[in-house]
Amino acid sequence: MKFGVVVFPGSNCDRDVVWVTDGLLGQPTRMIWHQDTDISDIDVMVIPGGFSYGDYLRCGAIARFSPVMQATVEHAKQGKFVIGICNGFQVLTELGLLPGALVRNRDLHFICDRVPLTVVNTKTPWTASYSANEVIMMPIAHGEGCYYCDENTLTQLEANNQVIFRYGSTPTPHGAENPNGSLNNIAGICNGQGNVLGMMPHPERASDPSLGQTDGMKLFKGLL
Ligand SMILES: N[C@@H](CCC(=O)O)C(=O)O
Repeated sequence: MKFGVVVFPGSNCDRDVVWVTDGLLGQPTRMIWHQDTDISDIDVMVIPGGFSYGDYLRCGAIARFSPVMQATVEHAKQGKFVIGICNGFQVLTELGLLPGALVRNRDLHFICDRVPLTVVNTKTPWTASYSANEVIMMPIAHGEGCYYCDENTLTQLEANNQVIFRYGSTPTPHGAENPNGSLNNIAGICNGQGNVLGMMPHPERASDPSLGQTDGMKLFKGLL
């Protein structure tokens, strides 16, 4: 499985992902500058966290126009894997590869914390290694992480089991532990086909045992 990790001006989690996919998992991994367009050798495109283009206008609003993102749309259309983590999730919603938007956190503060998540759909290639409704811990770090979409979209996401991770230690959509005000406690969703995943928590920061958290590793391992 070959991983491609996009690098925008302002990305800051790109090397963390490379450390997991290459350093810990030994998978071929290539860093891809945002102006590159040939990604034909890549199986899994990773849009990493950070502050692409300084988060100007809105997080992800400028990055979505990068040449590599147009190539990523084609990659996704072929049914290949795309994952957006944190800023990457924001870019994927701006791009329209995932529905909805990430808006300012409920309390209007940047949140840097470690939170419980429930894996609510394990029937995806991303989450096949987790057990149903498994509660895991992952770091979050964002200012615009409140997931929002219109009512129809929300109904569809729930009906199609496209909600993959929820904040809190219960699979119910309205559990009490919701750090940022996301609708239905949504922390991660996939597209209709299941090959595109976006999530605000950082699995790459919860993969190396030396960091004391490894709940994110199953997500990367599940793809292999
Ligand atoms: N820049 C984004 C996300 C940060 C990250 O990807 O770690 C925000 O503050 O919402």
